Amino acid sequence: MLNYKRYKRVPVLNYPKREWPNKEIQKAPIWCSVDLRDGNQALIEPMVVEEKIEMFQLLLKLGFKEIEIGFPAASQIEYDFLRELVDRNMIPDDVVVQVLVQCREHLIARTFEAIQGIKQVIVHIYNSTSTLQRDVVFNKNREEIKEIAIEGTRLVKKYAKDFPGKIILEYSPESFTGTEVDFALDICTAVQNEWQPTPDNKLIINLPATVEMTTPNAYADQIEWMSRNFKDRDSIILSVHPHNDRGTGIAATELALLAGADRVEGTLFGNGERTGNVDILTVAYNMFSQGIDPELELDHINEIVEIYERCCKIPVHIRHPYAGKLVFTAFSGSHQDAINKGVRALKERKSKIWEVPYLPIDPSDVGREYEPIVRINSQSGKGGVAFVMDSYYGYKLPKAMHKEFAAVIQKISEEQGEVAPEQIMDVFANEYLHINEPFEFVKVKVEDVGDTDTHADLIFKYKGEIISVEAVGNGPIDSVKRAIRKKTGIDTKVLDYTEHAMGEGSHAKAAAYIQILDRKTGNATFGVGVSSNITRASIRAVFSALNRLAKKEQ
Ligand SMILES: CC(=O)SCCNC(=O)CCNC(=O)[C@H](O)C(C)(C)COP(=O)(O)OP(=O)(O)OC[C@H]1O[C@@H](n2cnc3c(N)ncnc32)[C@H](O)[C@@H]1OP(=O)(O)O
Ligand SMILES: CC(C)C(=O)C(=O)O
Repeated sequence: MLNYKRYKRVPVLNYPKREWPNKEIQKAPIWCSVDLRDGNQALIEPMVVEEKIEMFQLLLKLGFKEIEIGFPAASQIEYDFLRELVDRNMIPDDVVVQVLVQCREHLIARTFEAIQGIKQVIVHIYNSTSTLQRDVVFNKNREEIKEIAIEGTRLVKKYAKDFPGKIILEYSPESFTGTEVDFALDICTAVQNEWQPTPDNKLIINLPATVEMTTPNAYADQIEWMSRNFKDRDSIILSVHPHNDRGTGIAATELALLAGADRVEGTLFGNGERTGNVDILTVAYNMFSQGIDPELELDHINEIVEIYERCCKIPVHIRHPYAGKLVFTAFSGSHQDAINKGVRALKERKSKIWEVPYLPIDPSDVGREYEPIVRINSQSGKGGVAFVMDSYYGYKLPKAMHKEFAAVIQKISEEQGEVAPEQIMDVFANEYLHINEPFEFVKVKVEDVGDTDTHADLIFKYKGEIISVEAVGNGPIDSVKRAIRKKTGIDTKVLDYTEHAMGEGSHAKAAAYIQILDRKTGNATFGVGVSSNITRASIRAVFSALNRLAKKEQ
């Protein structure tokens, strides 16, 4: 049995004045990517300089305006990467790079050495403030811990004085989620007093869920409490830096935005320490799916996956929101049926608003237009098979025919597993289009006779013998049916008939679907005909159905 008694419940803030539950996300926050720092520091094999450059270029392409590019005082590779960006003039003027450093003078001095030549930089200092870390890591009381933050701020101020570019300070009370809010506020206010930010020269206060310790609502309470208690709130950019230890990093971020956060630090696909940082892409796509501009260029998800996987050497899970290979695919029958109907309704209504059951967004909006929405296996139903026939091959099978054809495919899927669209089409062709025994259509000439009748002059093969026959009916199909009955005695009734065009212009064809009942046996089946001429398509469909009836009787 799990020894749950070894764990104590994390105390949560008693904050009945909370307002965030009544709010909605209205706009994108300031996004800051920490892929090259927090993401990188958690990799089994940290990125080499060339990989970091590729990742940096991807982040620029995605539209990040704030990018934490590393901890340049930590290692030569971090330092060299930063210098490479500067020396190769790769930092656009509208992008602010960010560097992380502890509140220690030799590290801050080295950091300022590294950032020489950059026009504007966020220098991000941090120190742990949680009750646990104060006790077991630093063995310091609140005042001593506060002194580390004040000293760090003083040092940045000192080095910033001689720095030719603009320095923006970011301070993180690291392990904020394990810190009493009154102490977190006290230490942030001390940094604020030392730095003296203004509304035109703001201080970034970053409140990390260094370890996610509670349900997201408890984090939101902490963020709202801080936001409402800061002095000179308009001189502060309130940033959050959620991790995902409980698997709720995205929810925590969204609630933190309701609670007043202005800025979000996170990574692509949530790479980062332990269970990762918050997945910035999912938070952004969630906004997009609610009709909010995410203010990132996210229309090519496959390219993002490809570069991320190459640089980080971590695969994106097949079920990862928006990006996973299977997230826009349905195997199960009822989902496929609803998607099929939803897509059809969308087209028919020419609606500008995307609303399709089971598909929160249109995959083509994120560059996934060539991927299958519907894949067929033994869990699939008739709607799914009909969807494949329509979306891949343009055959709009009539509703009454779905069951008949799906039963053929289901039999195959039960034996072999997944059935690819190409195989579905081959089976369709063999079942309906290339079936020429015992009947084979050769030629027909139909003419209207008077106002209501049609005369058919038909040539066909029956059991290998060429037959030429004429008959009159109330339309081309009826006259052909009568002609066939004259020679073979087979008496049929049409139960259902539909037709549609396939393709456009001079290559356009017609597809006809007919359901025929054999009056003698009581059997009924569909037949399908395709031709550039609609009458010929419908006659072919009659022959297809007759052959299928004959097959049934064998
Ligand atoms: C939550 C986060 O992700 S924070 C970022 C974490 N990222 C990294 O640590 C990656 C890069 N870090 C490193 O390469 C190294 O830790 C360095 C280069 C920064 C420092 O290296 P070292 O000084 O050799 O070792 P280390 O980090 O263990 O230093 C611990 C000392 O720094 C002190 N310290 C730790 N954090 C801070 C801080 N934020 N500010 C001031 N002092 C600090 C500790 O109290 C400890 O002091 P002690 O030696 O008196 O006990
Ligand atoms: C440095 C801080 C912001 C950090 O990475 C964390 O708390 O996770």
